[in-house]
Amino acid sequence: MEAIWQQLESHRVESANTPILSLFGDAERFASFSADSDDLLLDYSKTSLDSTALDLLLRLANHVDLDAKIKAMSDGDQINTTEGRAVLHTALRAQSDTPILVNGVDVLPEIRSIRHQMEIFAKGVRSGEIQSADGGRFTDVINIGIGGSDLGPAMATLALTPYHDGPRCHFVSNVDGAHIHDTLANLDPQRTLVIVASKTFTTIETMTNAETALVWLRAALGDNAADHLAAVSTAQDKTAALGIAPERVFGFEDWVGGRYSLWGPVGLPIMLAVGPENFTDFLRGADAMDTHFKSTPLRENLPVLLGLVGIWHNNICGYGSRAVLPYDQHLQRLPAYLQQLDMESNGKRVAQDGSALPRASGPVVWGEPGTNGQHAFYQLLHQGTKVVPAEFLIAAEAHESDLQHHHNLLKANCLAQSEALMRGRSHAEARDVAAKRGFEGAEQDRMAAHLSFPGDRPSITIAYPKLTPFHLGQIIALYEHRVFTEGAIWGINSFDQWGVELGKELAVALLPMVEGASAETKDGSTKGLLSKLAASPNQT
Ligand SMILES: O=P(O)(O)OC[C@H]1O[C@H](O)[C@H](O)[C@@H](O)[C@@H]1O
Repeated sequence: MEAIWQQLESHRVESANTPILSLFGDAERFASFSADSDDLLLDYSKTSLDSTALDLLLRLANHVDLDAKIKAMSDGDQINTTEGRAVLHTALRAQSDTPILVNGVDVLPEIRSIRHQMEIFAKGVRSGEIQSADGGRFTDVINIGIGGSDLGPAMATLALTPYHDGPRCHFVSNVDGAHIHDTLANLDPQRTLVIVASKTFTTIETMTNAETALVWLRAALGDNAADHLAAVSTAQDKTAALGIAPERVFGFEDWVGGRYSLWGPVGLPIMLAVGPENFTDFLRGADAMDTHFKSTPLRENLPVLLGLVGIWHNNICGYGSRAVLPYDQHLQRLPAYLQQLDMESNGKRVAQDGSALPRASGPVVWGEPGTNGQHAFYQLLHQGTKVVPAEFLIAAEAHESDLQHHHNLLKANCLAQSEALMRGRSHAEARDVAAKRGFEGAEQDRMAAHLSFPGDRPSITIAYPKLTPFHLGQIIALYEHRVFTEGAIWGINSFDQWGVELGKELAVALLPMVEGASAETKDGSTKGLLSKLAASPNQT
């Protein structure tokens, strides 16, 4: 395996002087360095990958036996070795009836029966058959959850805005009281359904927000507050303590990771907003990507290619971050969602066997929708000293068909950015620009330094017909499997998250100190900050 890494590094050195733009001397470059699955296109031709690099990267994938690893995940093997769990979010969206066994038991009947329970509930709330305590309709839903119990449903509900015909959905995650306070301030408890979503039902933020919401409901509804509650959890024994009726609890199993959970009961807000049929289409899209991932040769396999491009940029080119830039306002929360998916999965420093990793693992993922980002941080993308591979997402067709001009401008901007990143502007061209702006002589040269763009900056583009539930499902599953591919090549466990524990433990120990107990055991900075942050009795 080391030999392949070394060959990749040598190839990078040898090809360093070949600009990306020059690779288009090959008229077939776009066709050869793009791939398609069910109308979802991945264009990775505007990167420095050539066929030698791609062949070597595919050898890496074969060396770690990626095919077998994909099969192990889909078959329900315990691939999350530090938590002793299978990883079966794919089962939540499986469309076929082929049994998927965990400890010898087919999990599909249970998954489908809970989905049926969700559908009955969602239909009831949407039609008004399931009523609020005063016999009226639920017009609003608050999902209280955090991390995977928030980001997925919040991102997807927003992404499917054009399909909303159910109650309005609100998401409260932060333990900062401002979040729940500001949300409740605009809602009527008589019309509001509260879903408490937590895989473990122990997460302090969610439990605290749930208690506050309960107080708010009880103040208006008294003992009838339970009519306005539902829960989503793997810990069904804990939900009763909040007074949630068992038939309003939607369970799932520990083989669904939090950040992979929106396909099951955690997706209840999505189903309430857009209805069970659209939710099924969303699952179908993800399942189509699963089938593609399992059965397509690696060379044409979208998640594999996306993962290999990531490895090339991160490990071989040394680019430590990637920017996710959806030219799709409805995908506004995709970068935040992908931050958890990618960085919580692959932000690891040891391999499965506990040995230190010899090279970088997951990159920093960040981003904002285009065109907004163009007027903010793209300056750095084009002329900064750091190279950040960009990932553009764009639909052929918008939902707002009466605003075609907007969508044309959006597309033109998206394509202009990837072209500008690749093409750049030479010093000579920049001098011409300076001349046109009225600069002369030495001033022309000085200005040309500022007006030139180095170019040769890589990007990929993911293009889809329209942001339908199906294509949204495909896109999310594409990213999930990209994370899987990269994690498999690094040899890490992408399905645990021990790195979030220490801060939680320290917060528990710090709470009494925030409330006035002695902080003597703490370091100077923590003591100093505790003192600065102590609430002043005469605060205005
Ligand atoms: O769904 P919950 O059990 O409340 O967990 C919510 C979140 O909290 C944790 O800190 C994990 O880092 C996340 O992976 C998880 O999604």
